[in-house]
Amino acid sequence: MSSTVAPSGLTRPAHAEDPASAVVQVYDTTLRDGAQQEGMNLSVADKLAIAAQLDELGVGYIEGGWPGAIPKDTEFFARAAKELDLRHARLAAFGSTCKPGAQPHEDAQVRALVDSEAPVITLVAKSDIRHVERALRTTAEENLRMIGETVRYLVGLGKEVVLDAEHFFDGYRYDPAYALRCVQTAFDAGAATVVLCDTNGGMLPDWVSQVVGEVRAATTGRLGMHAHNDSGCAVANTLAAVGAGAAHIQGTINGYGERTGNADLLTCVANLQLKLGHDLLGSDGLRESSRISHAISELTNITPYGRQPYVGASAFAHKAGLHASAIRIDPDLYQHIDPVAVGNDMRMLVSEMAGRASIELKGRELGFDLAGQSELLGRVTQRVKDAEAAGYTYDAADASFELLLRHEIDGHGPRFFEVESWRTFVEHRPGVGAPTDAEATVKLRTGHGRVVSTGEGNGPVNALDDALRRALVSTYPEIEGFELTDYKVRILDSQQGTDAIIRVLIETSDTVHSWSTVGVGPNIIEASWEALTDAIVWGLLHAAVEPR
Ligand SMILES: CC(=O)SCCNC(=O)CCNC(=O)[C@H](O)C(C)(C)COP(=O)(O)OP(=O)(O)OC[C@H]1O[C@@H](n2cnc3c(N)ncnc32)[C@H](O)[C@@H]1OP(=O)(O)O
Ligand SMILES: CC(=O)C(=O)O
Repeated sequence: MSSTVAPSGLTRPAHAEDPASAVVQVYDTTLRDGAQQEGMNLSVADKLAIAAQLDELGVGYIEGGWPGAIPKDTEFFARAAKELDLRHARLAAFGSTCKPGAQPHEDAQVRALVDSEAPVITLVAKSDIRHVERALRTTAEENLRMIGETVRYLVGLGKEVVLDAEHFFDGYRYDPAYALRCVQTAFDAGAATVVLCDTNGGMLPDWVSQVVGEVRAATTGRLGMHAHNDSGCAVANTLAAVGAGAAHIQGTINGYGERTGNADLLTCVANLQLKLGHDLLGSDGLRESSRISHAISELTNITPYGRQPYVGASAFAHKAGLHASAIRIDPDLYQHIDPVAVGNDMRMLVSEMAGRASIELKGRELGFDLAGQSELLGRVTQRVKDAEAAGYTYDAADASFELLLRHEIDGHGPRFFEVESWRTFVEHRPGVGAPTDAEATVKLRTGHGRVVSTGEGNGPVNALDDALRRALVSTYPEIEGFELTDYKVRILDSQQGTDAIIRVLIETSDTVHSWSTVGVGPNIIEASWEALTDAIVWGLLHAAVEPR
């Protein structure tokens, strides 16, 4: 075997295999490092469900937690052995090396790792001499003994051992020779992979490239990268590490993790697979990434981040008219990849920034072929611009836009009912704790005749909603399935105090759809009424109901 001289001056044997050309392993730590995110608290059932999703995605490793330290994680491994039927992934149990002065087989935490029966054990070890001396309060040599003996013990039990070298980059920049000794000690003891961790998350891509390149030249095994996002560079640092020869990446779904999070594994994988030619999940797995990202958001109960690269709801949403006009010719002109590759969709947003091309493409999305209808397109574009200038916002209210478009197409829009009038009043009776009641009356016509209906509620909008539904339900029983799921109010010109313009956005759902409508007016009740009626009309239209 030949030798290489690393820039740090240390001489090491060259690699038996070239990890740069090795297949890059995908190691997910959502259930361990992701769960360290502020506010996240996963039950064992959540963890099992997330593990099943990760396996479906096709990751190579699922780090399930720290058995022996966290009771739920001990239970997770016990149940995973019986309940999970993993097809792609190997389960990894995470824990630390034995304590200073202890033997691995005597160390309760190391025993708990073995008892978890996970085939892969990931050991966190100190590799920054300052942490060894000040946090671990032991000597450089004792830390190397702890690493070497714990790895050797677990390898002897048939485990695949991954060593997470904590604070590696900071440690290497301070004392490269010691950091390298930690890595090589783990390889010499049989570790399959040593993962260089940017634990404090402060590295920059050029620094990572340089350090990984030097470590690769000076040591003999598979290197991995574990990046935190404190400098906003976790994904870039992971790519830089792979570019410099790392062949194992760690990260979390949706970038969950302590402080500012970990490298977002889906973004790393999409970049490596679609741009740099690494086959990590296969095209089938990658196409599942948007769905699985959202499914895991449901399980973690953390609202998905719309602007998340590749898988976010806005990742391929186009608002500017100029973009739409080029996209009409070829979507590739304004998209870095085909969204289908990651299971996402292109969406057109209609707003004051729309041009005729935006309206044409949005129309196509809604099932209308408006190509060549330039007078209609111009009219709709102008109506949208005027309405947005008055306070409407259609990129957050697709359903109201569709009704506007239909109105411009046929001159009236859907005709399920005609409103004659509505009114509402609020009554407060003096007395401590006495409720404030609201009542509303709605008068309208359907094909079945004139209806006058009253409704009650804890506020005027609630009462109006009640009265409107009561007025319509005998003609359109379908509205019983419509549920108002979100209601947002915004004062658009707060300088004017009680005279300000109000915008209301309403989200409504049935068992199939969820749709958003907007209303604008000089008071909250008028704006709400507009958004409420749009919501009912759009719901009836998409429930395939004929006007009765
Ligand atoms: C960089 C990372 O994110 S690594 C993952 C970190 N994750 C967690 O900490 C979550 C789970 N942790 C826990 O449940 C607890 O901290 C436990 C069970 C591990 C330890 O709890 P305690 O025994 O009460 O110790 P405590 O948390 O106060 O301190 C950690 C101890 O581990 C020691 N330690 C830290 N790193 C290592 C290491 N790599 N190898 C061995 N021991 C270590 C510390 O020196 C300290 O020892 P001390 O108790 O003798 O001072
Ligand atoms: C191991 C780990 O989570 C870290 O160093 O950040």
